[in-house]
Amino acid sequence: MDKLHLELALRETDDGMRYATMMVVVSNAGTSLGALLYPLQQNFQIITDRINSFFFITAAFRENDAAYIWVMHWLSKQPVLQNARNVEVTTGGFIGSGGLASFRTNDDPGPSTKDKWHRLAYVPCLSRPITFWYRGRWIYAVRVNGEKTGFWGETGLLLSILTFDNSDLQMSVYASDPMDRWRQVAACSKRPLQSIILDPGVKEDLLKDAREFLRSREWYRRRGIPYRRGYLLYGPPGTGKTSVIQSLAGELGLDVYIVTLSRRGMDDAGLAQLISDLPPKCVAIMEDIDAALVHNINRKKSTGEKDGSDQAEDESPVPRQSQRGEYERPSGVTLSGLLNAIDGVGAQEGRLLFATTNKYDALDTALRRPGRMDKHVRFKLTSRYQAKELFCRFYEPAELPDTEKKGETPVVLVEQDVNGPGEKYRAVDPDDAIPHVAADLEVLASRFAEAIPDRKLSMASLQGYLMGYKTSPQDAVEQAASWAEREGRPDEDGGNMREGQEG
Ligand SMILES: Nc1ncnc2c1ncn2[C@@H]1O[C@H](COP(=O)(O)OP(=O)(O)OP(=O)(O)O)[C@@H](O)[C@H]1O
Repeated sequence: MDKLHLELALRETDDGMRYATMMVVVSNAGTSLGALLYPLQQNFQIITDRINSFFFITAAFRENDAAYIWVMHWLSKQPVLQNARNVEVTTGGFIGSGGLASFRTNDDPGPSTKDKWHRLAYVPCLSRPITFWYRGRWIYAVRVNGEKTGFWGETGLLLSILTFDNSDLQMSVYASDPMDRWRQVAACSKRPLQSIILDPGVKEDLLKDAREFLRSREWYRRRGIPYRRGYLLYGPPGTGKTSVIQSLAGELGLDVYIVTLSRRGMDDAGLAQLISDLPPKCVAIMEDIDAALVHNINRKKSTGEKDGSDQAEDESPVPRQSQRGEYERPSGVTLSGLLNAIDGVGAQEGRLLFATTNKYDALDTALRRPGRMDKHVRFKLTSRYQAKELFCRFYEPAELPDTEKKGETPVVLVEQDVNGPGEKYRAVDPDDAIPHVAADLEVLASRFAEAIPDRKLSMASLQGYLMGYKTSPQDAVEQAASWAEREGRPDEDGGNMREGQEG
């Protein structure tokens, strides 16, 4: 006789994530019961994702990002890692590489006589989760490989916090899994739009346009126009294209769906499936939409169809219109497949699609045309106005940390001696510290902006530079001109990456 058991199970997947799952166990079940359960199996991942996102806030950090290094540093300080049975020991590989020289976490009291000289750091082993309590919250951390972070091809860290209070949850980020289904990879609090510094009016205009679109469903319906809106953000790397999209999504209260065209295994059918599975209202992002077109040319080269004499043609990634869809990209997505996914019959209504590119002119005109990409926004290298605003925002007076309120001298890790016995610290002159520069901030910011050449450097590089002077804005101003001069110099191969990427 058929038996049906219901069990509540804690499932641990190979990416180390745990899901509380209602399992249906059937023994000797007949075909009809199997058919009954089929939709359940199909929705299993969706259900477990929902349960997971209800109980946990999860943040994903990719290994090449500075934030990964900060979080690993913070993790290595947690007592659980000092006492864990399975840890990876590092002599500071991540400490040295990410500019931790001037980094200090809120909980990091600086050197004590006891731990001043330790130089080994413990970090979680790959795929071996660690769990611990931190300030009354249960934390679950696991280092995972490649696709499990949603950042294809990169190792990363997933950090989940158990919480029943979802008020901090501003938006969820989804990426596709190898089966071309959407999976939630992170839930983040929204990035304030004020933190994105663009020329006046640019982000306000984008926000206004998106808001207007979301209010206009009926308007579109009456005119028979497909209710979709596409935005093409183009310009050099590090100018804020991705950041502004994430910030807009938070502002509009929409979840983010990342479409990675170059993901291994992605093809036209998979892309169409993903696009048609988008929820009715969301922000879909296709980053570096030009990259797939460039791969067409690489493919030809790799098959030996092209030789050195065709160099010029190879370097132009613009496919002729007559060749549309003729070549398959390594990802398996063709241009015609992409065009269909964006506005074919299966394309989801109500979604906002944001595509980014560093090579505007390389895009097929069919991809750029209104109806697919309705609004084109150019992002430029940093203006003096942006440099000044960034400086002000970076050194904005903050709430005094508790230690400083009590009059204790703040201590900052200033350098790490890789050959010596450990880390070196110095006490920060309170007059240098961030909260004390409010009065001079405007003056310093103006001097900083003057030292930065107009439209030559990206905001990302300026931000990276200021990170080196987190607590010393004076020094940041003093050194800015020589740094900008070095930074703007052509690279050894004669090109200038910062200027040469656009169009
Ligand atoms: N306009 C900006 N205002 C504030 N921060 C910025 C701005 N532009 C870039 N940044 C900072 O630089 C980093 C990279 O920015 P982002 O990824 O948004 O650039 P991007 O234009 O999308 O680059 P890419 O084309 O390489 O994807 C982020 O940490 C972001 O905070």
